Amino acid sequence: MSATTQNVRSDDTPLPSQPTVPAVLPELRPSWWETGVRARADAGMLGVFTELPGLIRKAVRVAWRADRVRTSMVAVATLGSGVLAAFGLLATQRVLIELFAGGPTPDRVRAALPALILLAAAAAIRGTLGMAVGYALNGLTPRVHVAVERELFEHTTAVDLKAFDDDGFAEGMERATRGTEAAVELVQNTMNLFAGVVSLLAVIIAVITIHPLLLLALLVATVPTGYAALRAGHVRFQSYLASSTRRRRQWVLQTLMADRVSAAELRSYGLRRFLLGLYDRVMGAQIAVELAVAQRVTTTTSVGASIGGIALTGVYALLGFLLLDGQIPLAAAATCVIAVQAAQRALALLTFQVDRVYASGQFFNEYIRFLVAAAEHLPPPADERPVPEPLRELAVHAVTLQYPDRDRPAVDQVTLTVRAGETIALVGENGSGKSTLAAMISGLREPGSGTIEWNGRPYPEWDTAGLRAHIGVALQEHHKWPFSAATNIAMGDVDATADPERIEAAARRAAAHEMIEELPHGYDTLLDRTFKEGQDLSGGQWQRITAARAFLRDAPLLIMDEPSSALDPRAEDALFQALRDRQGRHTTILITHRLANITHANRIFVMDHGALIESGTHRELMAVDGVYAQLFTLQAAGYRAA
Ligand SMILES: Nc1ncnc2c1ncn2[C@@H]1O[C@H](COP(=O)(O)OP(=O)(O)OP(=O)(O)O)[C@@H](O)[C@H]1O
Repeated sequence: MSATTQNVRSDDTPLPSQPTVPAVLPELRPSWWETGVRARADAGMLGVFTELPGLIRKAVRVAWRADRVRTSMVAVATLGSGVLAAFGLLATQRVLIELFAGGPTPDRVRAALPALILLAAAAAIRGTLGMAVGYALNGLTPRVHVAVERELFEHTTAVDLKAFDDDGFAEGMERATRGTEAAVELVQNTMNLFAGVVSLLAVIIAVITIHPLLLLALLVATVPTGYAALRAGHVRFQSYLASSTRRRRQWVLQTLMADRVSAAELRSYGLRRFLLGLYDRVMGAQIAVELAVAQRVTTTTSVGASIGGIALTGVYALLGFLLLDGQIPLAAAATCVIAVQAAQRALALLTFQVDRVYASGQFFNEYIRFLVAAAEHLPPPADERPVPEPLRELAVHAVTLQYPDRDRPAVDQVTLTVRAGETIALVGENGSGKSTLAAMISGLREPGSGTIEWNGRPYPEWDTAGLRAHIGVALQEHHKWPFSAATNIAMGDVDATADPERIEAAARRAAAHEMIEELPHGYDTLLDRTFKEGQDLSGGQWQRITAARAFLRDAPLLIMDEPSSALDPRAEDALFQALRDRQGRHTTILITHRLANITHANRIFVMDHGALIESGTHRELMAVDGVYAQLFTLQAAGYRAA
């Protein structure tokens, strides 16, 4: 932006030159939560009606799976309500026939009384059925939500870790979470749509029963009105979209002008006028867009209302003609007027629900799309694979793994063997592939090529859960679970009962015990500030908890990826002492940049750009004077200099 403009302060002091800004902000990335509104704003009438049957089928299927009894109750009660609506119209006609007949008024009222009683009974039963639908829906919708959400979580927790390397997968998962709420809306909207269709059909059937010619009047009253209502719905969604775009742009500007983070730079660079100018321009353009859409909404709804009025006039004219021509009796014409009003109410409900089914269906489609995508990443169903014995030997043969969108492998043809009781270390510069190799050894990732064997058998031939149970892992990027300190540690062996002594022993080995004791509620302290009295921990404290979790399992194979990067010297010493205690008893794979901590390792493997370039004991590698010796000497020099 090279051009500049002169701005003047309110006190007329010239402001320094300000860069010009575009009239509007660049186009916003489509937001997932606008999916349904955007789709309906873009879809034509044909598109909506083509897709609608499929969406309705999905809604019925999901409701049926969640709760058959309540789904059936809603369907039956809605149908019953429709039958009673038709019956009510016929009873109304009977009442009118009796009232319009000749003779004294008391006689006419008496004659109309049975039909009136039937009419009142039909209305009362309809009310009860309406209540039954309400209760059934109240019970059905939370069950639908739980069923779809659980199915989503069943997938998200089972898919291979590899799936998360794909950005599209993570985005699809976010959209799918919105789709679980949309499932509830879709079911509700579909049921309402069904109610609208049933009411309309009831009126049509009643009208045909009264006199087939009246169907013509009904069509005149409903078809143009229905069309106008659907057009108006389409434009209304365009209006939602426009106002949602304005709100999102406002939000962007708000974070620039009314946020703590930007406050200091805003002042130090004197950006106030610049940003206010940007606000005026962006909002000016945005309001113009919104106004144009609002005008279209007004025009369309007004045209719709006029069409409704003209249609109604047409109905009256037609009824008048049929009456004068002697084609229909007066009572039938009067009932038809009532029927037309009922039909228009049903139509309004129906067209509104068509829009809503379509919009909520788009979100639900996202959910279904995600489940289909996730199914491709699910592990094969558990068959009768053997559960491995504790480790005797782990053999990695020519293992390679290349991440998607990367032009070189993260791990390249690595071969190594680890025997039970050994402590081995993986070292190398950042990005050399240590964590990736560890992820494959821990069974979290599958190699692209090559094999990893546990006691002479490739990983895929062992029962996956059984294999993982023998491996404890402390990841470099550990998760801060929002539970108590005790639970955070106990999660290292979630299938075992939480034994306080075992938890404390694990915490002691990770130098976490004293630190936990000092927390306000000791081991019961919640480690998440979202909760009342929840606490947050420092990076090093969290690292101790993570190490304690890994120690709790006391697995035959323990993999620790950078377990001490945030630890203070005392905690680090305690941790490595605990790791040394495992030597000879259990197997440990250690990844660390603190080379002084691995001099005791049985073997050290040095990685560079994914390949294994050196291996041996500390002494052997120092004698070779290769990369390891250089790195070690460099680090040691730092301490010596001090
Ligand atoms: N999920 C991923 N998707 C794509 N590339 C990845 C992913 N994880 C790691 N990489 C890349 O793979 C290479 C090896 O990464 P890795 O984390 O295994 O290295 P490392 O030796 O453990 O590094 P550090 O010492 O920094 O922890 C790096 O180039 C890294 O950028």
